[in-house]
Order: sequence, then structure tokens, then C-alpha cells
Amino acid sequence: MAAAASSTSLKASPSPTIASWMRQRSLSTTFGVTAISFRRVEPRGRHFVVLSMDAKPTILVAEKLGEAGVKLLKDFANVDCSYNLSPEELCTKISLCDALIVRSGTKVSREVFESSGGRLKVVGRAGVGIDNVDLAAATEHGCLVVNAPTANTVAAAEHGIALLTAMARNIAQADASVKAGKWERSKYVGVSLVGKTLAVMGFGKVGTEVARRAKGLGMHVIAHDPYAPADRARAIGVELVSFDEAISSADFISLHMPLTPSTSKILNDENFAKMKKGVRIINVARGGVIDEEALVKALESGIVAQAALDVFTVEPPPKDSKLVQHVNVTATPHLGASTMEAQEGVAIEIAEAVVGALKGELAATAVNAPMVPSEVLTELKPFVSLAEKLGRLAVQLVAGGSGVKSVKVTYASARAPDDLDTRLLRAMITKGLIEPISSVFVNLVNADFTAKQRGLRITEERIVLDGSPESPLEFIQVQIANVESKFASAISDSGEIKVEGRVKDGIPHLTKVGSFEVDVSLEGSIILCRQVDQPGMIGKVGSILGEENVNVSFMSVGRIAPRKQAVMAIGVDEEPSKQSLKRIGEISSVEEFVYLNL
Ligand SMILES: NC(=O)c1ccc[n+]([C@@H]2O[C@H](COP(=O)([O-])OP(=O)(O)OC[C@H]3O[C@@H](n4cnc5c(N)ncnc54)[C@H](O)[C@@H]3O)[C@@H](O)[C@H]2O)c1
Ligand SMILES: O=C(O)[C@H](O)COP(=O)(O)O
Repeated sequence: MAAAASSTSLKASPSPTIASWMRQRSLSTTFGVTAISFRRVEPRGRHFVVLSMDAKPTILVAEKLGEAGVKLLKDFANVDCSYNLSPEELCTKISLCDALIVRSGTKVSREVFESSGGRLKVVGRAGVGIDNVDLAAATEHGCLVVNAPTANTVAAAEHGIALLTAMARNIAQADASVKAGKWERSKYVGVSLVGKTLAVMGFGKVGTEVARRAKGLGMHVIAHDPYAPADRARAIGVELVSFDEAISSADFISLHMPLTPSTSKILNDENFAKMKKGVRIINVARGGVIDEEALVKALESGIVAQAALDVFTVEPPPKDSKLVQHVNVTATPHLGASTMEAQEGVAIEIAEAVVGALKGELAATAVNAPMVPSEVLTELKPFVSLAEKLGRLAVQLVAGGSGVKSVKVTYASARAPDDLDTRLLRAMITKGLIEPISSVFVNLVNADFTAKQRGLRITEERIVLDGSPESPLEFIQVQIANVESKFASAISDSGEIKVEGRVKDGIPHLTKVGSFEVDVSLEGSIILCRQVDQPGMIGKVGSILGEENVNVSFMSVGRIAPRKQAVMAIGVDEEPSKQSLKRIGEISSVEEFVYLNL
């Protein structure tokens, strides 16, 4: 995903000075293995994040966005506000952009992602519905999609109620008639709302607000939503019913579900036939949830007395659309979200989400990546870094030609299994496993997709520990099965490459390699040596590295017993030359060694 003005990075902060060294000696005798470690405290300030920028990013705003949002964007990035672009113009421009912000009027197709050449990192949908964004293509290209799901809820609900009341009292038609110089009082007799049954189809944010308001108008409100909790409906005096019951008992039907393959044309010939004669339909969701030809027929047959529509399958609809021109149809041009207040709110909501994502923060409104609450993120932050580094280490231990197919990740935690969201950790382990051996850019968005595409099977297992669940995790273990290792000591007793890590004082540490316990902070790079334990080894290796000014950040020796085989882990800030590595390999007691880039 590298591009002219940007690149992804998960790099450590700059090398610390010698003054930031701190020596710490720790001994642990678990399983009869002793680990001795020297640790340095480093300045933090690292991004643990998925997307981050090196240069000022460019954001293309392709549809009108509230001023406050544009200002937020301009404080952070170069902002190109270009409206009404043709699909071709959008594809041309996109290769120069790191983020794109749209409303419902721009199709963000697969071609857009392909044309971006990997530079596009975030698509921000300034609103709720993301049916105009090709989510599968976004995910495959590792592009995060965020939306602004809350700021226009009330506006959409108010528009729904406005359409409901305007339709019931023929407001639009009567207004046009008066303006035409007529005074047709008997023609525009309406219907009352009080006591009538309203079926809210889709009891999400907008549906709930519509239901609340309709109850205030004295309507009997029922709702259908296969995924909504019944207690939330009961709390506002709404009964959740089946689809058939909702549509067959309603005097008014208001649509509030997203457009998905399963809701597409959900109101069709078959379902119109189940409705009460004279039913009235309101749609502020998406045009595509109604089969528009079927609606025209239902209007003509009188099954549907009236329809009030804010949205259409094709927007704008053709001028000669039978539906729009129908005398019993009230139409508005997708105005649900168009209040001053909602547009400012949406603009701020989307600007913050896009800027946050470009800065590398995880977006709370991500559509194609796990949404992780911020308090959980704060807790998981060091483990996210640990996860990626363990993946990186493990894959670099695989001997060439082995082919990594099966990886097992074990999370040891005192938390209850449903109290630990591992999606983020799994994604970062995947990133660590795949990036060192390919040119693919992996992030939280495309991790599972990329793993699947490469035939990499990642299984997860939990070890539930006793004790206080203060920390979300005790350790993470990554095991790669059915491979040879270029560092034989990394193979565990059960035959897999195994690395294990923990977070200590907020810093990720490698704590096990194969069956050897070590303790080395996962910063810079690491040299692993297997040797016969004897005095002076640390000094010998340290002086070879010192000769070419390679800074050692950490050293740790894990041994089975004194003077027996040991694994020494050495953290280095700079990459040693081939010559130095060769000299380390030539130390007589060194049996094998490997240099691993973090
Ligand atoms: N006209 C406008 O300007 C405007 C403004 C805002 C929202 N919208 C549209 O309104 C719709 C709802 O928005 P929201 O913010 O309430 O979204 P939401 O996600 O909060 O609610 C959608 C609800 O639909 C439910 N649902 C999904 N499939 C369903 C099905 N087959 N049958 C019944 N319910 C189903 C979901 O469970 C969810 O509760 C979206 O399509 C959105 O794009 C339009
Ligand atoms: O899904 C939405 O948020 C609404 O349909 C609003 O769309 P708009 O941003 O194009 O007004």
C-alpha cells in the first residue's frame, strides 16, 4: 500500500540514548529454566495502529460536506473538494488521495479501489447507508470504510414523520392545487393517524425514533426486525412481530432497514398482496427495498392507497418515472438527512473518523473492520504490538520452502472467554505472519481475507488462568505447524515452531522460544543464538556487535541447566553486518543462530 506521499508504518520510536538504559535482572525458574535479562526503558509514543501516514495526506471530498467537518479535515490534510465527478474523473483523481469522503450520491466501485493503486486508505461515508460503497473490494484492498451512523438519525426520523403526516393529509398535492389557483377542499380529505397501526420495518436507530414519535401521535406501533432485541421495543411500548404479521395488519408501513441482498425488493408483488387494502407506505430507507414496478401496480389496484418516498432505486429517478408521477405518491429528493443540524453533525462525525483513521487510530465507526470500544483498545494496545511481533518472529523462524499453512494462536488470560475480543490480536498476528514474506499490505481490514486467500489457517485457543483478571492477557503463544525451522531450538517438544510473549510494564517481551525461556523486549531486532552455557558468552557477542557500533538493547539467556544448552536472545537497534553475524556464528560454543527483523 505504499504511495508517493504516504506509506504504512508500525515502526518503533527513534533509537533511545544510552542514558535511557536501565539494567534489570530477573530470575525465573519455571520448568527449571532460568532467564536472565537486561532491560532498557525506552521513550514510548509508538503507533500500534493499522494505518499511519508519513506525509501530509490528501483527502478528496466528493460531495458537499458541512463546513465544520471540512475545517477539521483541513487542519490535518490537503483537502480537495471536487463535487459531481464522473466515475472516470473519480478513478483518475483517486490515485492521488489517501482518503475519500462521499454521501449517497457517489458510487465507490471496485474500479475506484483498483485505480487508487493502493494509496486509498479510508473511505468515509458521511451518513449511514454504505450500499454505494463496494465493501468487498474495499476489504480486499485493505481500505477501511467508516460511516457517520448517528448524526442524521433524528433528521431521518423527522423526515419519515413529516412524510407520514403530509401523505395522510395530502399536504403536497393540496399545496400544488392552491398554488394553481384552485380551492379543492373536498378533494383533499385525508385520513387520521390516531389509533391506526404503523408497522416499522427495521427497528434500528431511525426506526426506533420513528416509533417513538408515532406513539406520540397516538398510533399503535408494531415493528419487525429479526435482529432487534424485544426488550428495547417493549421499553417504548412497541411489539416486535413477524414480517407477515407486520405487513398484513398495518395501516401504514414505514421502511427503515438497510439495503442488503436480503432486503432488496422486500416489498414485492407477493408481499403487496398480503397487505390490507388501502395501506400507506413511507420509505426513507433505500429505494431498492421496494420493487418499484410492483408498487406502481399496487397503487393502481388500490392495494396501496398512497406512498411517500424519499429514496429511489435510481437517484435521481427518470423524469418520466411512473412511480414519481403517480398522483398518490409524495416524493422528496433524498432529503432524510438534510437538515442543517444533521449535516453539521455528520460532517464532524465523518471528519473525525477519517482523520482518526489516517492517524492510525482504530475507528469506532468502522464498517469493514472490528469496532473495538476505546477503553478495550487502550487495554489491548501493548498486546496488539506484541501480537504483530510474535507473528513476525514466528514466520522468520520458518526454513525456506516450508510453506506456512497452519498457525495456532493461544491466548492465556484470567478473563472470561467472552471478555476478550481477539479479532484485533488475530489480525495483527496475521499481519506479522504475512508481511515479512510477501509484498501484501495487511491491516485489520483485510487480515482475515488475506489469510484465507493465501490458504493460511489460523486457529485460536484460550487458556483460562486462575487469578486476578486485571490484565486482559497473561501471554500469547504463536505456533506454526508442519514446517522446518532455520533455528532448530525454536521447535517445541510437540514439533511446532513456538514463540511466546508477554507484556511487561507496557512493553512487549519475547518470553519463550521453542522450549527455552528468554526475556527480551521486542524492539529493534533480535539475534537468537543457541550455545553451550558458559561464562563470557554475552561479552563475546557484545564485543563483536560493539565493534561495528551496533547498539544492544537487551540480552537474555534461557537455559535448561547451568553449563548445558542455552538460548541467548540479543536485542539490537541496528542491523549487524553479514560479517558480524558470521563472526557470531563462528564463536566455538555457538551451535546455531538466527537474525530476526521485527
Ligand atoms: N433518507 C435518508 O436520508 C436516510 C437517512 C438516514 C438513514 N437512512 C437509511 O435508513 C436505514 C436505517 O438507518 P439506521 O441508522 O436506522 O440503521 P440501523 O442499522 O440503526 O438500523 C437498521 C435496522 O434494520 C434491521 N434490519 C436488517 N435487516 C432487516 C430485515 N430484513 N427486516 C427488518 N429489519 C432489518 C437491522 O437489524 C437494524 O436494526 C438505512 O438504510 C439508512 O441508509 C436514510
Ligand atoms: O444513509 C444515509 O445516511 C442517508 O441516506 C443520507 O444520505 P445523504 O448523505 O446522501 O443525504
